[in-house]
Amino acid sequence: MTFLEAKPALLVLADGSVYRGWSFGAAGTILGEVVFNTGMTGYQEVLTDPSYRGQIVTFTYPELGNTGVNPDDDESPHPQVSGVIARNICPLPSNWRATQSLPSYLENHGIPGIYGIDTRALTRKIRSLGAMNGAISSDILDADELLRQLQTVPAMEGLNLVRDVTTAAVYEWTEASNPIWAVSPPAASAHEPPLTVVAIDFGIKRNILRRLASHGCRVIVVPVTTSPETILSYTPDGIFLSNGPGDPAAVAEAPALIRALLNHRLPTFGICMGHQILGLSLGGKTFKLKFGHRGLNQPCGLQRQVEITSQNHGFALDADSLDTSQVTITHLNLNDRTVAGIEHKQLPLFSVQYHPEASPGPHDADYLFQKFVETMRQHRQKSLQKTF
Ligand SMILES: NC(=O)CC[C@H](N)C(=O)O
Repeated sequence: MTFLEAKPALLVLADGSVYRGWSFGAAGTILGEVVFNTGMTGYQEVLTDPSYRGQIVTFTYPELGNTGVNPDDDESPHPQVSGVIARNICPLPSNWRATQSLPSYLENHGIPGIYGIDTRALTRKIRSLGAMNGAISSDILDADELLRQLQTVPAMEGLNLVRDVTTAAVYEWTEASNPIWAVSPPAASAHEPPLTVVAIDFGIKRNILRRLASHGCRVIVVPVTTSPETILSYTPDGIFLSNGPGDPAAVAEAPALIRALLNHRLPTFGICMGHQILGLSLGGKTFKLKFGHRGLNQPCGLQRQVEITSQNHGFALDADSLDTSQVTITHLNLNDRTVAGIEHKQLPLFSVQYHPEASPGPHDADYLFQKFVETMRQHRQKSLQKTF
């Protein structure tokens, strides 16, 4: 692709606003929820994060593609976003790790993009009106027709997208983070036999699996439809609840499964969708945020200590819905004071709305993996003491 060949493309939002730009990636038309991500790096990890399923992502960073793409930075086997909106695109990457340019990668995977868009104006619109459905197209350049097609697209609220991304078959993950990128000393030899974690896959990112493996865990990833009996047959030391796309309240199969597991008092750690589903299983409620939190510099904490975190979510737990005799709020998002972390008062359960695995983003919260490991270690010791 060269820019001389660039074809016109159209972006139409459900409120009727029209933006004209140029096509990159795959040709065609795509409809989805238009959201924005403010990260300055990590476009490939964002594109391949299954939590973005069904969404057209606007990148506020003004140029995408400079470092190309490479197989090691994929968070899942292929891009998951529906479409991409950019201010500018670099078609000729310059990076020792790059194996392909961003436009050709998206083209190969059938993902349409539009560039030449005033992403600052678009982001301000989404901030003031809220995330809304939109269409990008390189073959229908008639805004009214795209607007008509948009009427058929369901709202994100109420959508169960987990079934599209959960693993079809159980698999085991053992690969730790590449030591080149190590953020904390590997603890793999510390636990004998290794701690077994069953990860319930709502759309898991690979870096979560790598961080669990780096902290000494053997991870068994199971589909969301797995029965509690099958999960317990792996004799897990802990349960991990993964990130994932869509509305957490629409994942009808989850709360009964999680409640059945909670009866066994196993250490449980949830990230993002996993955090929301844990909260729902404990009787809480979630709600849709106006425009969500998507970026790499979201401050979270409670008092005196702030973690700068990676985030990607459109829903949050409603603080007032949480039963305070059971649940403590451990972290707030300090931008809007929504719930960012919870812990159970009696059971070894905790979860965060943000992404301690980063990829992309800062590593401030990597200690949570250590905390999970420590909780499992203590639980194992207690169980052994009971046995003897
Ligand atoms: N990253 C995630 O797990 C996102 C959770 C959920 N789909 C949301 O948008 O809030």
